[in-house]
Amino acid sequence: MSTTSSAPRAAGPNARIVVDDVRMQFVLRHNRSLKELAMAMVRGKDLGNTFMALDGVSLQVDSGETVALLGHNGSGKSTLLKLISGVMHPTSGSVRLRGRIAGLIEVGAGFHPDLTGRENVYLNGAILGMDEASIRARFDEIVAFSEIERFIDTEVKHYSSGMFLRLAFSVAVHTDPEIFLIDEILSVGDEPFQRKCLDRIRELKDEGRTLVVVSHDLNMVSELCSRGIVLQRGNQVFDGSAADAVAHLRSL
Ligand SMILES: Nc1ncnc2c1ncn2[C@@H]1O[C@H](COP(=O)(O)OP(=O)(O)OP(=O)(O)O)[C@@H](O)[C@H]1O
Repeated sequence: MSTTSSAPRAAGPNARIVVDDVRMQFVLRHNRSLKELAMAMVRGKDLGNTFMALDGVSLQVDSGETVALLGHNGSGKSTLLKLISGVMHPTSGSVRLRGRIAGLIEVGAGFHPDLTGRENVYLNGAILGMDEASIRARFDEIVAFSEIERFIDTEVKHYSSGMFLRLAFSVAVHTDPEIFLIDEILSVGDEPFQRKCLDRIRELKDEGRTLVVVSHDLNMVSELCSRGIVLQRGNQVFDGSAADAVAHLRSL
């Protein structure tokens, strides 16, 4: 399917994610001098101006689909992913989900700097919906994947950004998600770890998990994803095969 309209499909039985006419408005605040603030108050002027980051986006992602969200800087990709993950709520419209969701969006967002790697695995696993017994059962696998065994009992504030990322990614991919959201994660780790992450993501894909990926690595997404959605200034301007979506983006 390829369309430039944002009309929603009727939510079918296989729908995992249904985004319905979502708008996201941000208030842009500026630093003003006291004098400017006083003048604005006297004149009853509102100093915040608003910005529509997503302007009526509707889409449905079915079970097992691998979808790339594409668009130039500032087009609204990360905002859409955050709305899907529930990190943020839309100004209007709705997002409905069916299935366990894990996101690599703000990597390590659930990590606490003063806790050790081990404690953070339990904390983050719980945030991502795992019970303690399942975290314990997968603990060794999570740590082995991250390759930071030696540092697992060190407070994460002493980790390098790469180590932090490794542990966060590792927890997320071991939470057995039905829906997996990935935002630019692959550009952060070193090359061997990137390859390992991609292999793990391919495994999740082959197991029939639903993936939504935001990336500027167009070769990677066209290889990984079957479908591509292009956003432009908060509007959905293309929905079709990943290869066609990449071509569309390049034509913008
Ligand atoms: N919390 C916020 N407050 C104000 N504006 C925001 C906020 N978050 C995002 N925006 C704005 O919304 C727009 C879309 O941002 P978003 O991060 O979704 O874009 P993106 O497509 O992911 O961009 P990039 O490719 O650069 O990562 C941008 O103009 C951004 O400045």
